[in-house]
Amino acid sequence: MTTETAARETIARETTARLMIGTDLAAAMVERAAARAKVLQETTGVQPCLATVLVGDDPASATYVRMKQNRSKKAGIGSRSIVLPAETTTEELVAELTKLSEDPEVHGILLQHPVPAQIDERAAFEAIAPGKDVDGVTMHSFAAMAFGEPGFRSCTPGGILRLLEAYDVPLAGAHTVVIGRSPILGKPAGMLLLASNATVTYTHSRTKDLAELVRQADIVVAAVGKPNFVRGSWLKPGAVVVDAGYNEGNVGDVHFEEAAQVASLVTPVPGGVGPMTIALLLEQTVDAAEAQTAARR
Ligand SMILES: Nc1nc2c(c(=O)[nH]1)N[C@@H](CN(C=O)c1ccc(C(=O)N[C@@H](CCC(=O)O)C(=O)O)cc1)CN2
Repeated sequence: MTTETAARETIARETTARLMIGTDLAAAMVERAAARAKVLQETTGVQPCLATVLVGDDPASATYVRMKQNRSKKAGIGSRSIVLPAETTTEELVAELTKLSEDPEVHGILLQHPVPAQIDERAAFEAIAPGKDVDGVTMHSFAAMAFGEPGFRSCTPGGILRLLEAYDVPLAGAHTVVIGRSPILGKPAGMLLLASNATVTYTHSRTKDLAELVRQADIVVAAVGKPNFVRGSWLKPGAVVVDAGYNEGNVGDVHFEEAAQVASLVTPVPGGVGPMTIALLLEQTVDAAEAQTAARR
């Protein structure tokens, strides 16, 4: 056994991470959003409305959309459900999103990711009116995130930032390694962290020596879509670990048991980042409804 391995094993036995739990924080966010939705309805007669667009029949995506609709309903937010066949073209999807963008009764639009391979997802996202982009997927929202300006946040990355703030994790100067560069997770997560003055290293499928880079991180954000991908041996002792994975069977991207032995703080799956994603979606739907109602008066 090398000295480094022995040292790691000692650390592993002696260190137990605290959990960064999203459930309660998310419940409080939803409660506040529900109270604001009620006030809007009582004072103006307008009920916030979220349109969800699901293309194809992926069971996991259908489950996430259902969760979003159910939680909207509980928060007093109306929902409009659009389900399109798997063979939908980019043009057909863009036409549907344009129609929703022009519908005054719809305040927020969510296009569930991923869409089938024949669709140009970027073109579809860009068909969402910036003022209704409550899922933070358009280039307009990306610019706001990159510059740290007010605007809609991509829901999982925005939820991650809220979680880090709630647990008093210092971001300025922290070396953050983001694993993954998807348009809904890794890419915007890095942008938000950079806007909070973290030092950000993006890593992805072509990155060399990934474990070595992760070992240098004060904060690790795993958003790669591979169950148990990040191992405890990759982590610097005391690192903060955010698991944004949502793999089949509620398994994260981080090997939780190993990470919990090395990290100082770690998000569980389930109960970590996931609930924050939906809470921020509802909060931003109410933001959008309030802004659109005020603009029409
Ligand atoms: N347009 C978007 N598409 C997708 C997004 C997104 O933010 N915008 N995120 C992911 C998955 N996702 C929402 O769509 C999502 C995944 C998991 C959860 C969640 O709360 N999970 C729970 C466990 C599940 C359960 O309670 O049964 C948890 O982690 O505690 C929320 C949202 C894909 N696409």
